[in-house]
Amino acid sequence: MTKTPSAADAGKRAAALAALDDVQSGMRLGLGTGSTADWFVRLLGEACGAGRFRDVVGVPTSLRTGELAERSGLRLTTLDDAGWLDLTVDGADEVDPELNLIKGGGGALLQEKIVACASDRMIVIADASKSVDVLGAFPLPVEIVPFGWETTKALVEAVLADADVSGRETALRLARDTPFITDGGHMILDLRLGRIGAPRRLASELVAIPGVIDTGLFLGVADAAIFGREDGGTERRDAPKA
Ligand SMILES: O=C[C@H](O)[C@H](O)[C@H](O)COP(=O)(O)O
Repeated sequence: MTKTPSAADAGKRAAALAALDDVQSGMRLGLGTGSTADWFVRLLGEACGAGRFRDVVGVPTSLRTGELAERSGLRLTTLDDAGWLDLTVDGADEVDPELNLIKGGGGALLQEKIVACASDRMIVIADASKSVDVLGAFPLPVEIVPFGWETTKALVEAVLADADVSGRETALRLARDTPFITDGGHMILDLRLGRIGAPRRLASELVAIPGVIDTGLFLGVADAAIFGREDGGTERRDAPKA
């Protein structure tokens, strides 16, 4: 039984429900992470249980999503066993008009990006508040290797000194006063940038730092976004043609 949404997450549920229209029997699905992706996993589990879809298999992007998917009755596999996916459905922290994204608020950005980029299509589901004109108000997560992390942080700050951004504060993400560790055993730096004027340049300069694994900038990855409103309505946007 799906839990009843509060007014605050009714938009997330509406977007997740609408994304079920993109699912077909037999699909190999990437399952995102976060409160919005959780709605999709629960609703997908219910839809499969009710016989709407047959032979759907999911690849979870985090331990958390994997556990929820199992509890929801979904059949799971690994990305390596699936090889390639038909569709990934995932949330986002910010979505710009070209459907460039900031992701990683929940710390799952690396596995989310690997899975999304191994899919024919990626659909973002989000409540309407995630739609922004310019990326950057949400702190940009950057996944880094624990070894030498303070040196990596200094190199990130050196990149930011010349970047087209309006803030430059960096912080190691903590969980109960100790460094937050991702499912892959890495740390996260959160960059408070305010506004990211040139996301492609910033992403390439950050990933050129040896201790940086990836950033939460998903540029040109999403094919469509579904924004849900509290009243249950949705708006769908397709990415501009390349
Ligand atoms: O690492 C977490 C993911 O990128 C989430 O998809 C993102 O933070 C959005 O989460 P939520 O749906 O909870 O707002």
